[in-house]
Amino acid sequence: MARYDIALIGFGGVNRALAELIAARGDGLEAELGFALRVVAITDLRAGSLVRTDGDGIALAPLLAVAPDGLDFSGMPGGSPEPRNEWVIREVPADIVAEATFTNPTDGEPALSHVRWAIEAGKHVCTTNKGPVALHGPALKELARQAGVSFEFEGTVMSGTPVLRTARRMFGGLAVNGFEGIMNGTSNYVLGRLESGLSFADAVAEAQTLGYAEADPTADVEGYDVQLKVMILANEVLGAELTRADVPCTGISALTAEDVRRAASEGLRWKLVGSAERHADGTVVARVAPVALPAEHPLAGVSGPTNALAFHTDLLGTVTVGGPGAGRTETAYALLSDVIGIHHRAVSGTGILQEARRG
Ligand SMILES: NC(=O)C1=CN([C@@H]2O[C@H](COP(=O)(O)OP(=O)(O)OC[C@H]3O[C@@H](n4cnc5c(N)ncnc54)[C@H](OP(=O)(O)O)[C@@H]3O)[C@@H](O)[C@H]2O)C=CC1
Ligand SMILES: N[C@@H](CC=O)C(=O)O
Repeated sequence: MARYDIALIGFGGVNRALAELIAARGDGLEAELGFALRVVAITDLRAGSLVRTDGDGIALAPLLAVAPDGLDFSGMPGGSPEPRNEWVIREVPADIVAEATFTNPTDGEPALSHVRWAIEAGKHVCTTNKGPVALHGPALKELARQAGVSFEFEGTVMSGTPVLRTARRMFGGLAVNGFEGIMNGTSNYVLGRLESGLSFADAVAEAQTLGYAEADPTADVEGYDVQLKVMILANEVLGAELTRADVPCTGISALTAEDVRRAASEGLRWKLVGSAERHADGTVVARVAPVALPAEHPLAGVSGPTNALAFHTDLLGTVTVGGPGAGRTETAYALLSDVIGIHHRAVSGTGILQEARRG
């Protein structure tokens, strides 16, 4: 049985949910997936860092019993009050680094450095962080290729819903010429709550409590989060090389509750839509903007934190993938699916896994 030692960078909603998943389903994962997961390091801005590479690694249940705000690694064996990210990523003997710090839409830091350090140290990386992937994806993929490690980021678009894998692996033989969709759980949730009579501020606060929103929800309501997702998808699926400047972006903050309710009474639903289309000359034109969709539009019925993406293909016409677009557990599943991808590559002998150790 292979065992992968994993280091969690950032211990907020998503990586904590991954730890919960590992703690709750560890034995089941071994039986079902053919590998065990052992958490050997955790770093977090507030809690500090914790490293245990002996025995079963870090005992997760006692950590998870502490409320996030009260977690402090400094008094624990192997603990320190500082996150010590670079040292942990480079020096602690882990097979996989799971990066889930906040998304920075401007330069991708500090996650960009976290991903680079891991690849340079010969470790596989999975991340839900959109910054490094949208802003530096091609360079990081090349770095990972040269280092012989995996760089996985399924959770960066539509959380745990396997939209990137579907587009990459299931669309063989099809030409994808464009896509449009609802790609932000928070804004979609907020628009729905406005329709129900809530204020904008209260609806955003609910989305924060439910774990959908970014650490700074400006990215959700101003559309920057969707802008990054459009870049990731267009670069992955349409072979584009979009920068933020290539994706004009308007969010939902200018919409009032009254606008949304009036539209609903007229049979229209406001949705924040991200899209990209390849033109005949090969250029890719992308945008993010709120649109008042007629009730019969396929995206109009997509509600709450659910997202949906319609891919426009040559042989199948439009293929739509729908599912959760945000959520702690749903996004932790994306990280697990990345680890499964790393494992499959190891056992299928594509040769990019460090030696899988025996538990
Ligand atoms: N939640 C979701 O539904 C989804 C999230 N994502 C992405 O996943 C990532 C994590 O999301 P989520 O868990 O919800 O966010 P959280 O804000 O809950 O967690 C991020 C954690 O990282 C910590 N952190 C910030 N900077 C550092 C640093 N330099 N070193 C160590 N730890 C750091 C934060 O500490 P502190 O709180 O003290 O700042 C916090 O505990 C984000 O990039 C987000 O965009 C992607 C898809 C869906
Ligand atoms: N804040 C984002 C989380 C997932 O990327 C969202 O609401 O969709």
